[in-house]
Amino acid sequence: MSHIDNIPSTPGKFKMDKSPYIHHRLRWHSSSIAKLTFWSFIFLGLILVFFFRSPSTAPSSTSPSSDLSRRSLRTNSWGGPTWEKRVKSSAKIRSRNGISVLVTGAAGFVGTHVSAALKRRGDGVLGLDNFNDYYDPSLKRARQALLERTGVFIVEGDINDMALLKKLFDIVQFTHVMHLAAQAGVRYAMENPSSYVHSNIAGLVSVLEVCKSVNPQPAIVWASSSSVYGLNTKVPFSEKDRTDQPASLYAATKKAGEEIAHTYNHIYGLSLTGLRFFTVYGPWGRPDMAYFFFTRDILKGKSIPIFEAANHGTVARDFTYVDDIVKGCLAALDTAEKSTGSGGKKKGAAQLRVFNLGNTSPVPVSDLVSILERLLKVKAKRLIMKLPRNGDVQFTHANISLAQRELGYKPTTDLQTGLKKFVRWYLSYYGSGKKSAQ
Ligand SMILES: O=C(O)[C@H]1O[C@H](OP(=O)(O)OP(=O)(O)OC[C@H]2O[C@@H](n3ccc(=O)[nH]c3=O)[C@H](O)[C@@H]2O)[C@H](O)[C@@H](O)[C@@H]1O
Repeated sequence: MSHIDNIPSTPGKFKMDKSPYIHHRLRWHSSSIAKLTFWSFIFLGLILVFFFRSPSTAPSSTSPSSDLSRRSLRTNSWGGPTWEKRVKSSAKIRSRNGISVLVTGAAGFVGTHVSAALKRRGDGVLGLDNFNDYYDPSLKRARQALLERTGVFIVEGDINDMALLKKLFDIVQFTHVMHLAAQAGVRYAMENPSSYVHSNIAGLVSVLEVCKSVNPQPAIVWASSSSVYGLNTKVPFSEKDRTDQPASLYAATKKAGEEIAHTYNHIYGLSLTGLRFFTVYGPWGRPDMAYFFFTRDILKGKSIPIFEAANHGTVARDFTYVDDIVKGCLAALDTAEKSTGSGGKKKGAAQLRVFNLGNTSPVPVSDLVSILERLLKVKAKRLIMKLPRNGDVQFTHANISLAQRELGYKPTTDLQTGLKKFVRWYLSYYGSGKKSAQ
């Protein structure tokens, strides 16, 4: 059973507090005008104090494009004694030999599962997430509520906000950073390319810049992607295979991330481990992924596009269940060696690793649909389509022997079992049709 399966999946129903609304008739006596003027000044003063107090509410010096600012750099508020207390309490190590981890993208799919697992074993965990609207933010809020119940606080902010990152390191001496914040999705990269550069390149650099300059430097584990194998045809994909033919901008930004990791390891002695995730699925998953929106659309009676390659070639993925991925992430954190530098200076060679985390048994997308049909007891309206030229590759298949050897990684959940858990979660979260994923 998933470690967060047993937590009620219904999103918190937020009751809006109705403010006491009392109607007064204003009588325009001179005393009332004086009072009104007095209170107006007080109110104005409060607004000014509010704006000058918090550093994060000042306009960002990087001035992102309007689309990015809408999606991620909203006026997040942070700072203040209550906020710092929450940060400290969430990051506090509660077990012997525990670690203290900053999890970026903590309200994301993998981030939520990893944060919950770390907290459960007594590690200190602080989340960071910008709650952007790439997909329904209410799902991210529900994940946040779930984590809050386990004692994980998610700071609302962007990884590009270096002042915020520095502040977090001022408050907590993180031993590790689990960097999962990213712009995910292969096909969306053609719609919004700059969001990939913003999160997966600029955001990664800002995280590494802060990590290299703090003392002690944390060890960093971060999410790369199976998509870096791109047009590689040698199967199963091994870490030694070529990754210089990305098929999407998403893949190119993850590949760039791996090169950037090399640079920060080389110059600053940061301990860096990149994990190439293979199509991760499961409860609390991402609605932009095929298994998720296929479920929604099958239940709605809508047709689902199933891609096939040229000459009716099968499109397949090495679908990997989220609990297996979580085990891989925790093992990567536990085996990460310390960074060697301090205060921006390298003191010696540091660890640099890359691992495949897959299931190592690819399944055709049409078989995924058959499993969903059986679990949902609804026949899908299949629309077979030619694999569009928008970044998708025909198949993925992980060779996991390196992760097996170094991390003790051993996936145990097959697609049928994992999807059963997903469908159970989906139905309890959204209901069987009335309320459905957007
Ligand atoms: O392994 C990875 O690195 C990547 O896995 C997924 O990317 P993808 O495998 O493309 O996952 P889906 O978008 O859920 O697609 C799964 C399969 O369904 C197929 N598909 C997708 C959409 C659709 O309408 N029809 C369809 O047949 C795709 O071609 C693919 O073979 C994630 O979305 C990426 O963020 C992640 O980095």
